[in-house]
Amino acid sequence: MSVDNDAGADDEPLVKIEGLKKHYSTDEGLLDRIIGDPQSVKAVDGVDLEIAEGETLGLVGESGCGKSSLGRTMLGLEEPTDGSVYYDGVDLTELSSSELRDYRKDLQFVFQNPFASLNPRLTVSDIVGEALDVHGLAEGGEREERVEELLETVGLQSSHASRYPHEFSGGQRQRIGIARALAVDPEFIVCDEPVSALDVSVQAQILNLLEDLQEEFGLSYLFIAHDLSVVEHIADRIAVMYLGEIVEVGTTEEIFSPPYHPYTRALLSAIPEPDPLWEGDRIILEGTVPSPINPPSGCKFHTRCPIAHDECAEWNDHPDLEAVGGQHSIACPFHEEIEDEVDAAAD
Ligand SMILES: Nc1ncnc2c1ncn2[C@@H]1O[C@H](COP(=O)(O)OP(=O)(O)OP(=O)(O)O)[C@@H](O)[C@H]1O
Repeated sequence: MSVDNDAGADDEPLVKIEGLKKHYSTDEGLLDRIIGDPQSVKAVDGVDLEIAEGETLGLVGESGCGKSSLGRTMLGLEEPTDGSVYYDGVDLTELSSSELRDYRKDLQFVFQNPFASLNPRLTVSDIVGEALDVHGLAEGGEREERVEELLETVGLQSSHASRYPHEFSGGQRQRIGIARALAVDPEFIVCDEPVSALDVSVQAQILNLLEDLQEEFGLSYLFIAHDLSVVEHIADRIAVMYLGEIVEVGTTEEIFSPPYHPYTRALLSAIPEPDPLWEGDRIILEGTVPSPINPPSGCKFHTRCPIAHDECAEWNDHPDLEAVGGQHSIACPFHEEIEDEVDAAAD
């Protein structure tokens, strides 16, 4: 959780995205080059979100919903197709690459797979110190000291600096990945499924570490997960993403209490262990996320929605997020019926 849940509430958010789109072209594939008919993969399709200083925003949705694309585009690792990303009031999408370099330090990324994201040929000192070199922050003995200090900060030993990634367990490697992100003293970190490749027994340790670091350094996180039960314990607010769009956003408590978007309700009921905050019936989500090349018309969830109405497919556009009280918004005009209808459908 954040240092202070109200931190920044009355101020400009630390990070704000408006109308963000990331469409990939398929024309990089050989087949498409031969056929000459590139298509557009609408991975992120018009997202507005805000993250306050010291806040953790959880971003959840099934695989392929566009979560990683959103996180990468927010940090400028991918060029947006449209929309704006404001950091501390500055639109990063308007900056030249050299201007963006000054901000890169403040915005860091922790990757999902600690086995693939660390170069096996580099020592821990090289990996963690690389960002210090790139930004000219420390050299020589000072660099060495800073690396050792960072390792201790993430619960490793300073003597680990000379070792290689293969000498560490998954949890320890993720600690190295976190030390690398912390090296440049960032303000905002996108944590992209940082525990999903780890043993369950280790997951809680890494989540606790991220929470401790947030408190110590006043960090803000976008915490990506496909499982609502992971973000429940770390997020102040949660945004639920489906096929490139946010379908529900609210405080963690609001997301776990009615009313729900039917997609959120299905994700909640998929949590294997009965959740103390969850009292609804189980809903099985049929099939997988449709292709973002040709997404369904109208509300993109209507093809899998247990309470879909005929008109859900007929709208010209997806439904907008509608405020339902507090900080809670739902992109489903039928949200007031959801409780009754979903209960009846589940009987
Ligand atoms: N570089 C790319 N070129 C083309 N399509 C891409 C590219 N990166 C992602 N996609 C497509 O964009 C969609 C969203 O992918 P993304 O990885 O952002 O989703 P995700 O929710 O993070 O899923 P996962 O949890 O599996 O990573 C998917 O259909 C994916 O195949």
